[in-house]
Amino acid sequence: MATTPAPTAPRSAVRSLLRLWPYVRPVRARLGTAAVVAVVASCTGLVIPLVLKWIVDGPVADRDTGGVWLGALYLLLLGIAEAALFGLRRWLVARPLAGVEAAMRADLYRHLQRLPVAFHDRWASGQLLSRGTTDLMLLRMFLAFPLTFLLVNSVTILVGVLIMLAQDWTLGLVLLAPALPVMVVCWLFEKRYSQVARRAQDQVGDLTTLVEESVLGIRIIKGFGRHRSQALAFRDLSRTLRGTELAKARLLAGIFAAITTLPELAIGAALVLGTVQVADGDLSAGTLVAFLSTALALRWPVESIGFLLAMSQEAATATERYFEVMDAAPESGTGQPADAAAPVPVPTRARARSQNRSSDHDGLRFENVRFRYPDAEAGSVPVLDGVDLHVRHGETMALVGGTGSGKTTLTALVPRLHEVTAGRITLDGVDITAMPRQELRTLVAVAFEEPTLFSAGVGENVLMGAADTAGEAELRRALAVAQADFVHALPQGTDTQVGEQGLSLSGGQRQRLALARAVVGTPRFLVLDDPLSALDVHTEALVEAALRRVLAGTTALVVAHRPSTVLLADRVALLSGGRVTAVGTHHELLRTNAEYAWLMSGRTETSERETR
Ligand SMILES: Nc1ncnc2c1ncn2[C@@H]1O[C@H](COP(=O)(O)OP(=O)(O)OP(=O)(O)O)[C@@H](O)[C@H]1O
Repeated sequence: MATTPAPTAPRSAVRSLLRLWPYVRPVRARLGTAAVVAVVASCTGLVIPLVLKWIVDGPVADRDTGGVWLGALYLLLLGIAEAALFGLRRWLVARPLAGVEAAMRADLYRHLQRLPVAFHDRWASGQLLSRGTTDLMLLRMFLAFPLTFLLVNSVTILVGVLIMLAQDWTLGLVLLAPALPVMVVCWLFEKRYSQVARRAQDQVGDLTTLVEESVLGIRIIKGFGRHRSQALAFRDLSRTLRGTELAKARLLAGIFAAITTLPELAIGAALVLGTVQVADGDLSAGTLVAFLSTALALRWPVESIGFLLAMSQEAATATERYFEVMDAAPESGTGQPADAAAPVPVPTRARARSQNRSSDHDGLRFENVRFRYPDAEAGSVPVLDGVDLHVRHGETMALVGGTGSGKTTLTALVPRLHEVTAGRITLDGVDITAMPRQELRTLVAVAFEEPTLFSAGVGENVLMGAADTAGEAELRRALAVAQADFVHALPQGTDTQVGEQGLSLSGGQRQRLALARAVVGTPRFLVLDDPLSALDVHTEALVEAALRRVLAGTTALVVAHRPSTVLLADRVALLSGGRVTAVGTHHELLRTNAEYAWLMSGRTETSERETR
């Protein structure tokens, strides 16, 4: 079952964030310019106290009204310049950062498509979804604000402190006194916040998974009256998330209190000391005003450090989570190790036929195939162990076996949805691991027991199984073969949109469309996992008749549960105990193999009962 994978070993926030560089590189000029603009804007704000000092010590002391008005005009212009520069910064970063987010999302999606099925078996879909949505949004916000403002605020604080020290170094030192304790608090905060942020983001993923499952499984939930238990599960998860968010808020409140209180105390102390100095005539009133205005102007840059660090930490966690997926190895072109021989070209249909008419290498062969699921417990028995099977060129082989005997697993190995653990599979004599995956998947078409359709038109869904050049003619033929002519009666015919996962269609309709998709590309090899399971007996008979024509022209492996499906095949293979224990015609096996006879008799009785 898909779960939440364990997070990778923690690394420093800076090291995690540095991994964003390839995405930030193309927009570095804009981001750099925006940062410079923000620094200039922020430092413009620091000039205001100096103008105040000039007004107090100059025009105010001299009772020069014209000078006061001039000073006010300077202040107004400085204020406008500061606001305009901050506006320019925002304009500079908005578009490029939306581009960075889009590029990262596109890369994530592309990578997800290329990751092996084993990866998707392991990962919960909500965890992947939350990485592509919430985490990327956190990253964009980090690049827009904390990245710039941690720099801007540091420069502003430095310049402000220098200005204050230049005004009066004793008062300046009083204001600097809280710097060390504030730094220690920030360090402690970062360490704790990183753990809580990771927990919260993983819990968002779990919650997303639950919501997604509930939406997709709404029929089951309603059908079994499970909405109460689902709601309880949701409430528990969202309570846990709420607890984690509250823990985050407590940490934020702590750092905010420390970052606000300590500098305020220092400003208070400086105010008292400064007033005494002014009273003693050691300091001009204008200098004290400038000093305190500068200190007050630095309040925001200092106070905002708390949430800027929090946002940076969340972004570091989001980066880690993003790269946990991006670092997973995708399916390679051939699946061979890097030093393996170059991909072998796939024999053409005609060549395969002429070369292999009487060859032992023709068709589909499983040679001593062993398979264990990658996430199976170490030491557990492999699902398949020593499977030898030869489906001759043009032959249809039915695969029969008890529940859980590994039939679906075996069929998934042919298009390399999973890789064999040992042994090999060949198509017309060519090892499938030596073929480019893309080519392999054009040679082999599959239809699974659970037919998955996409939110697209009926025609588009079917034509997914064919080359891009396929059109109306191929579509009609495939629909006819799969007895899926019902689509012509749909409101917009083959353009009719099927709902998410095709849930607006009946099970049998979906299965027929999946079958049409499997045959539309006239594949050389067909792998069908019990393709008729959801059809009523009458439709099944019609589909069977059509399938018989398709199967005559291909080499096919068909998982069969019912005798009626078995009868479509030339021969039958019995899968038992992880290997093929018998191969023969249906009637031969019925006579000679007790297990097969038992499997078929049970099903005959069941199907007869069902028919009655
Ligand atoms: N992704 C997976 N990870 C681990 N084990 C798996 C996975 N998928 C299937 N299995 C296990 O592999 C075994 C074979 O499953 P498989 O689905 O191939 O059987 P089957 O013969 O097709 O069964 P059925 O007739 O019920 O469809 C089962 O024991 C199953 O639990």
